[in-house]
Amino acid sequence: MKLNKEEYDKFHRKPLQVQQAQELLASYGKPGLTEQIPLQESHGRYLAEEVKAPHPFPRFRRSGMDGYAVRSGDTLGCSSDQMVWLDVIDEIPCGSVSDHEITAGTAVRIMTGAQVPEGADAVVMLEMTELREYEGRTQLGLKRKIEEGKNVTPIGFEVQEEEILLRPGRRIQAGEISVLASFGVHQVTVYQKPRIAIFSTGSELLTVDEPLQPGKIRNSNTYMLASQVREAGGEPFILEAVMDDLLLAKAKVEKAMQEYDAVVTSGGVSVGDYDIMGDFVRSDSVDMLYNKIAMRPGSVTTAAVKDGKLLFALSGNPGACFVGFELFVRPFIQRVMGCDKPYLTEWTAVLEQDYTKVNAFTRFVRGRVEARDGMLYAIPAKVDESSVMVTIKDSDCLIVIPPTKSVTSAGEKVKILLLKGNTL
Ligand SMILES: Nc1nc2c(c(=O)[nH]1)N[C@H]1C(S)=C(S)[C@@H](COP(=O)(O)OP(=O)(O)OC[C@H]3O[C@@H](n4cnc5c(N)ncnc54)[C@H](O)[C@@H]3O)O[C@H]1N2
Ligand code: MOO
Ligand SMILES: [Mg+2]
Repeated sequence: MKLNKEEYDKFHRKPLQVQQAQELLASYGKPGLTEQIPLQESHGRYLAEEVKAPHPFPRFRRSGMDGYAVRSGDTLGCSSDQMVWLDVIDEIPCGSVSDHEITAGTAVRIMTGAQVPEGADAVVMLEMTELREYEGRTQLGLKRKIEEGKNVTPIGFEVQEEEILLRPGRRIQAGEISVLASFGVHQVTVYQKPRIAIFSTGSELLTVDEPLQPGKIRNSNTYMLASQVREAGGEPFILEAVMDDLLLAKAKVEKAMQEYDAVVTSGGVSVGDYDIMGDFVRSDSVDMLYNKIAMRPGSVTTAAVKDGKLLFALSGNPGACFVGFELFVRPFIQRVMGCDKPYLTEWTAVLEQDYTKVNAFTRFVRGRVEARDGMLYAIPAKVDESSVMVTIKDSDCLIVIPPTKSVTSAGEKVKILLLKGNTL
């Protein structure tokens, strides 16, 4: 049977390597618009501004102990036989400053975190002191010499004035929040979250709250994708699933591509009679970037562009849909959010058991990573077919099995891509 042009295009797809496809997509995902948000809402966002220290930190000489601020010179030569007695002339709780300058023979009671007064150059711990009342004055007794600088944190010990603390593209987590709070940055300039439209295609799909019907399944990809969008940092918008009807899908996808920063669909990208997303990307509505990737699952993963906006048409098979998102959509979202390392973190691990499937394409096998005796082990999921949904939840990495004609043996080193909590 001779194929007409349309059939030929549908069946003869030119596969791109994963990296080629990622490079192709990279030119579309650039850090987007910025916005100012309150510090307490900035966790997980990416900084769009450089943050410099407006003052040194600490800003004043800080006591590291509850005790007495003294002049170390006054303690020279003191011992248990020959105690030194200093007049206690003031008390400084944390948050207060003393008007008194410490002169020879005097000391000030001070608390942890308080500003060490002028003249003092050391703080002696409370436990190392004695007190007495002497001729109407309170006196501090010391038995041991105190070194200059003891228990005093100098100005700028952590940070010098004008030092660059955080650069654009830095992910804001607890440590960064602490820095921003310390320097009074209560409004943070970050990149806006990309708004990602999600819809599934398939006349077999029911919503999660619908009872099952013959031949139908519940739409799980939409919700899984929304969760992946959120985990990647984007804002998901779940649109109603589309029946396998090209005109309907065309209208919905075109509208969504105008309204959102990117559109992610699942299903209908293979060669079946009702695989309408495959037909859509080959139409004049969009420019197809690719419709085959040399990978499994997800070989039919497709992408197209219109007016600079991306359409990610992922496979309907849940395993392939999940992997397609992690390899292609996630980096896009991360890049738009200002992240300069948008791809999944790659580690090397030892394959725990034989992986027997062979393939001409690279496999991204879901699995678990375990650390034992200083080694990382990659454990493939028991079932990892593209159509299998249930083992996605048990996986924290994708094990990369390059094209091979033979078994990949236990003990071999393999690359793994980290999934959950992938924030390194
Ligand atoms: N003759 C060929 N058949 C197939 C090929 C091929 O090359 N030649 N490729 C296979 C591969 S590989 C995959 S992957 C699938 C891709 O299928 P589609 O992307 O076209 O997706 P659908 O046909 O719409 O659905 C596939 C499967 O996934 C289920 N599905 C779809 N949407 C959802 C959803 N939102 N939630 C849960 N499950 C969903 C759907 O019911 C099907 O079971 O094609 C192979 N076939
Ligand atoms: O290439 Mo399909 O996406 O494996 O299962
Ligand atoms: Mg199909």
